[in-house]
Amino acid sequence: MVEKRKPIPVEEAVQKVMEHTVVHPQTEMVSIDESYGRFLAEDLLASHDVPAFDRSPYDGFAIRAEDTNEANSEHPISFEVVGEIGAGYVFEGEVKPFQAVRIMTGAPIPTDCNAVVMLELTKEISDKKIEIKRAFKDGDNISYQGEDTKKGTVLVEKGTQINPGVVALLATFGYHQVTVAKKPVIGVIATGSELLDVDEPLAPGKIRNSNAYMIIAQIERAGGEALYVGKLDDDLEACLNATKEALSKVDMLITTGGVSVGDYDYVPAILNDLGADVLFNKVAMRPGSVTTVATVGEKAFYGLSGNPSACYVGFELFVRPIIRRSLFCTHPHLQKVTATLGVDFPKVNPFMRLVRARVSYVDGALIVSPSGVDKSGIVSSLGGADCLLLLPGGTRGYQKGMSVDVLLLESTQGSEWPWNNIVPSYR
Ligand SMILES: Nc1nc2c(c(=O)[nH]1)N[C@H]1C(S)=C(S)[C@@H](COP(=O)(O)OP(=O)(O)OC[C@H]3O[C@@H](n4cnc5c(N)ncnc54)[C@H](O)[C@@H]3O)O[C@H]1N2
Ligand code: MOO
Ligand SMILES: [Mg+2]
Repeated sequence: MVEKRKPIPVEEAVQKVMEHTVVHPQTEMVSIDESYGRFLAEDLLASHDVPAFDRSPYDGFAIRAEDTNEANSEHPISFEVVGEIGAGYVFEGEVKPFQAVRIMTGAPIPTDCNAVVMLELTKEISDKKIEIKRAFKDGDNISYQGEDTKKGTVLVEKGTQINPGVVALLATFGYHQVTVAKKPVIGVIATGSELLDVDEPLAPGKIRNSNAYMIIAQIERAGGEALYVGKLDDDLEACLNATKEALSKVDMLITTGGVSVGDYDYVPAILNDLGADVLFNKVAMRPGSVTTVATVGEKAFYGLSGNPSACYVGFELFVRPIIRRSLFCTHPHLQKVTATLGVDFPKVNPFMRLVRARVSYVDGALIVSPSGVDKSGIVSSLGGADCLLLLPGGTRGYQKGMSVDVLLLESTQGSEWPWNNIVPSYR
């Protein structure tokens, strides 16, 4: 007798995973050179004012503004040039009335000066003499200490992924070592006697193992570290041993294939033998309905489908948020946005569909269309997918022009909890 499984709604499945599986966040120090793409384990604080001193935003002359009070085009005022400074140097001398210091962008304002006149607004009579034809006010063209940011300001919050802008801030404040979240280690096992290595030629009945490489890339995109255990034939003993050994080395374990009800689908037997707590083994979604998640002691076990699209979707829904949460992210799920359906989708399904799709901007509107054929065993639609189009199950199809919810695969922003109010369709 084939085991009868009871499907649970997608949001309930995600909730169960979030409640029952934990990878405790850990931290480590890395050099700034290796920080790009990592997740901050502490708020990034401004350790000093920026700028740290009043400076010139222009190439020009630093003056005392009050000396220009009488200046106009008929009555230019002469200034004696008493020094010059480029960025990186400090003018130590005194600047008296009707004296000026030639100053370059980024150089500190001399103590006695309170305005800068751009080179273009001065007339150079000689090396030592300039004329100014208009009045300036105290503070004109001065970039003041702290106007960019003040010491103590939280500039980037813990849990943020380090992008090039964050790297600039780390460097600005002298953080040559950064405390980041340690990447959780996720084991990957591919199962199936049909699987060939990528470098092997095709043979009758065989296919290349694409899922393992896909999952490794998904783990890295989510911010984790993959430990590829290998591909195994459909052999219960071998799969069980490999699973036990892998579980001892990783924070969580993913297997692909063998989760359904077929003769060589050994994941249910393996979980039984391990005494695992199965959170669910059927989700009301397409693809990925057979996705199985269990806990073995403290560790999460993900039995993802062998079908490539189902495997892909199962990862993004159930593994990604756990990885992101272990990286201190407060928005661990894929970011949900609303888009306009670009094509008709007449096929009806009682389960929620997660269609591999692509978003584009057309005349300012976000349009979403499938990136290929919508079947669980399809691999070709994955290459062009940058989102998952959510079509809740029901008895009616969807038409072009309807508003739909979309989960963005590449957005770094994420969602806190995207699974409430997913509206079936709304114009
Ligand atoms: N009688 C039923 N049959 C099936 C059911 C069902 O409910 N009753 N569910 C179907 C659904 S839905 C899915 S999804 C698949 C799930 O299959 P498994 O997770 O058991 O995976 P396998 O049987 O091992 O393989 C399925 C398919 O995927 C290919 N595959 C496997 N591993 C890889 C890999 N690493 N890279 C690329 N492709 C892979 C494999 O060759 C098969 O074609 O079950 C349905 N059947
Ligand atoms: O789990 Mo299967 O991928 O629903 O099609
Ligand atoms: Mg199977």
